[in-house]
Amino acid sequence: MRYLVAANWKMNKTVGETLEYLDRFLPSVKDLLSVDIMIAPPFTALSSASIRLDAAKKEGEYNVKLGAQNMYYVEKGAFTGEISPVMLNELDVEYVILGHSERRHIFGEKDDLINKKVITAVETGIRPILCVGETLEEREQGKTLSVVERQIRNGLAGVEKDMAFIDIAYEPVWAIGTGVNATPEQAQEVHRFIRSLINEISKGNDSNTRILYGGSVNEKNARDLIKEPNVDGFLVGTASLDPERFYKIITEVLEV
Ligand SMILES: O=C[C@H](O)COP(=O)(O)O
Repeated sequence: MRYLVAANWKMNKTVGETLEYLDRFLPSVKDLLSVDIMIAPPFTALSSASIRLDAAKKEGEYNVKLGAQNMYYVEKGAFTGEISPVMLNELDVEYVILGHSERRHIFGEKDDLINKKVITAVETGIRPILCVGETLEEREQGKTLSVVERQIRNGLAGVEKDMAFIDIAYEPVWAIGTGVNATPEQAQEVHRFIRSLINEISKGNDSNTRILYGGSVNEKNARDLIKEPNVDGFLVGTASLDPERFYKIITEVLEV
């Protein structure tokens, strides 16, 4: 299984800033093919980023893929403000982040909507990264594993046989954007649980499923986290906004 290091830029960077970032970042990862890299800019920058990546790939080897931060689950229609999988496919978007805690907690997305999006992503060949994770209150009440189990079982209903085409990101809500990451031990405990859960629901058909950790990952804590046996990569927010910091995190993963 190849590790995946993914950047979720959230609502950051204009088109100009995206192109400036890629100009600095891409040379550093040329010919770096042993780890999968994904960048998810805002929707408005996807087209420009796609063109820039395409041009780079004509001049050298890059294992950098584009991701979307969300999508709707139907092809087209009267859904003001939404983006469809067909629109993402046209831009060579290969990953989509679904069920991010900001979608769940700020915009009220529930498991059943997230599940519809996961199903559509799989059907249209866009690899979903299903995000799960508990709030601080849920952790303090000892509900971490039950919350994660519910989010995974509901989120993956109907796509159990396609598990190999799906990645999971464990992102404890209390660790996102706070500067307080889960300890390697805390991450490993939940990742081991997720691994056994997806083994069970996929009946063993999950050999390509990465379990990413997300939540205040940076160039200083990445090495200790990636050493854990069930941590298969990262979903990075804040630290991915700087190309040098994101590259440093990638190099920490390479060294394991
Ligand atoms: O998707 C990324 C996560 O929400 C982590 O964000 P963060 O690295 O800023 O904590």
